[in-house]
Amino acid sequence: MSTSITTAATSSPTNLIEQSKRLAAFQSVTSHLLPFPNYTRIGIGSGSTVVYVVEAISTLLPATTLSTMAFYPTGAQSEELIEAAGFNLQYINKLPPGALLDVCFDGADEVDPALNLIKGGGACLWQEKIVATSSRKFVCVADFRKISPALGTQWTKGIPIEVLPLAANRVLGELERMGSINPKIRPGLPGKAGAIVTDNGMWIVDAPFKPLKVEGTSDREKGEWQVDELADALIKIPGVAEIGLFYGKNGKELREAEGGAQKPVEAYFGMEDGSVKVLSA
Ligand SMILES: O=C(CO)[C@H](O)[C@H](O)COP(=O)(O)O
Repeated sequence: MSTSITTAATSSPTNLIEQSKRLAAFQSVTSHLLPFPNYTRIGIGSGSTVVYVVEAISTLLPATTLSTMAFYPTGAQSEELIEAAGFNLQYINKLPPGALLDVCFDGADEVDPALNLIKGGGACLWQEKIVATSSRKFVCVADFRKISPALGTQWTKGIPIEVLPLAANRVLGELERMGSINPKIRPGLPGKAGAIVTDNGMWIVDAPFKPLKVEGTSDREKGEWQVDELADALIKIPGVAEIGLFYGKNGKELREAEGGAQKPVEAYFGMEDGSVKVLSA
């Protein structure tokens, strides 16, 4: 289902893309936090779009509501963001067994019509997946560039895969055998030698594949995959810690009460014309 909401551009950023991210962030927070002031545990993802989610929470929620809330980061960047906003910072490893976050907001690198996602452009995918699946609801916030007919169409750098460093070359070989086109270990800072190291001490391999089908036939001999098939195969490669495909059942199918969904219940996209497009599970 898709709806389009027109929102007055209240934002200060002059750049169209930044403005779109901010519009989507304000709309998502309005729809998922304002009607539910009883929510107490909020997951905060990583990347440039969640900066506006935190701004929206700061701006839109009354101080009395904010004082009852705890915020759970998905890595060092979002930890700093939560602290800088003056929010109550908590950690997912302290969440009691069986407890869930009420909602988690996070960005994405690419979103297909079934709300499968590519994430990990910022190398935070592992903690992002843990926080999303520890939430009753995962809400994706993005700009218009992330809308895609098939994963791998817009985000052509490849599927980010978090790997144990000593297994990286072995994983690269396995990916090539599966039809990935020139998979690579992601380098660290420009001008510096060595691979990027994640918050978990791992490396990232970026594995481009032909655009991934949501359903229908696929021919693996030609390197064609369906999202779920590829994800199931990638996660089984020894040395792979986590993959940047968020796939499977959505929150509505899995029941909000139980959490566990990698896919969002809704994705908000700030559009070029100042509207916000919402894709629902
Ligand atoms: O998955 C991520 C980081 O690992 C981010 O959510 C994704 O890269 C989107 O980032 P941005 O909001 O900056 O476009």
